[in-house]
Amino acid sequence: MISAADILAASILIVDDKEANVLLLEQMLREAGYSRVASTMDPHSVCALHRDHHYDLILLDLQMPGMDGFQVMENLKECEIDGYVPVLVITAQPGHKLRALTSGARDFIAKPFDLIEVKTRIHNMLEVRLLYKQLEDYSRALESLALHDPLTGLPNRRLLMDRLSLAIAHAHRNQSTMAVMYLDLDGFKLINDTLGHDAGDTLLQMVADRLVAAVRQEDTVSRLGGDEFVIGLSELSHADDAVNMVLKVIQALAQPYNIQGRNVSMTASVGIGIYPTHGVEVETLMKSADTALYEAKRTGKNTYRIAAHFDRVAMAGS
Ligand SMILES: Nc1nc2c(ncn2[C@@H]2O[C@H](COP(=O)(O)OP(=O)(O)OP(=O)(O)O)[C@@H](O)[C@H]2O)c(=O)[nH]1
Repeated sequence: MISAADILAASILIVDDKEANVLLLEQMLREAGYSRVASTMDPHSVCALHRDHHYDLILLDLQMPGMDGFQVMENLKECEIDGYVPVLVITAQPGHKLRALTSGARDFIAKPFDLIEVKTRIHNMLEVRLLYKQLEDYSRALESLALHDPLTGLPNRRLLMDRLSLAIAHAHRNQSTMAVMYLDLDGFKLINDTLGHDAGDTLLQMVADRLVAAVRQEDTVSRLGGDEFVIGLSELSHADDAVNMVLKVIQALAQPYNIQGRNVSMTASVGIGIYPTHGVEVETLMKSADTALYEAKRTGKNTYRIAAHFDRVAMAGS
């Protein structure tokens, strides 16, 4: 819902070449309680101002020397990034109303001003504008929720799969390599059992931060769920780089964690699958890394294993 306070806090730009009109509208808006009102008498400056300030409403005079309101609207359509041009035109010519509406104006105000009507139109238009913004925020938040793990904020499996596909396509095009690192914490259940689930959550968040800090920005650190994390290492110049990265990751995770005033120790086991040696598709690479992780767990934990060689003939025949 949009509250009256939201509407009064919206940002407004007045564009009119006549100072008397600017002052009248400014005064009327301030008296009505609007707190963010700016103005310009130069129509050429509107686009740059809007780009910098993202106004919720632009009150635009249609008749101005040098550049009329119709030209300003054309320019605004080009510089508006989210596709909504929030213009309310001001005109003394009844014949211009329809042309203004078909040129992109959301509504119009007739001169001479009927102040009650002006206030009502501004209020209504701002309400629609803010609802539109709210809808955009909701859909962005939903999109983010669908692609991220709520506990750590890391990409989830769905986003990871997309990023791995891109990294593979990139490696294929550049005849370079990339790798998948599959991690599972060792004995994590014990933290939950001894310190409680909240402490377990805190540890998972600290692990996520350390993983992000250990790799490069172009790599993808994701949480699949529980104590399982997968890192997509993209644009590796050599397969050995994956081994250097895994050693760095294992060492970063093995440093003590301070949770609820206690020093907690935790280690991780890791399996690595390297493109194209251990798979040329996301699914096979993930499977190879998962199998290698199983080997790392089986042979003592707090270590890593590289996948066994990918058997292309067997895969093609299976
Ligand atoms: N705190 C917390 N615990 C979780 C979450 N999701 C899963 N778990 C717990 O994580 C534990 C994962 O256990 P496992 O990986 O099977 O066991 P482990 O103790 O790490 O054993 P190994 O992997 O063999 O070393 C289980 O006890 C789950 O209940 C979560 O979001 N928060």
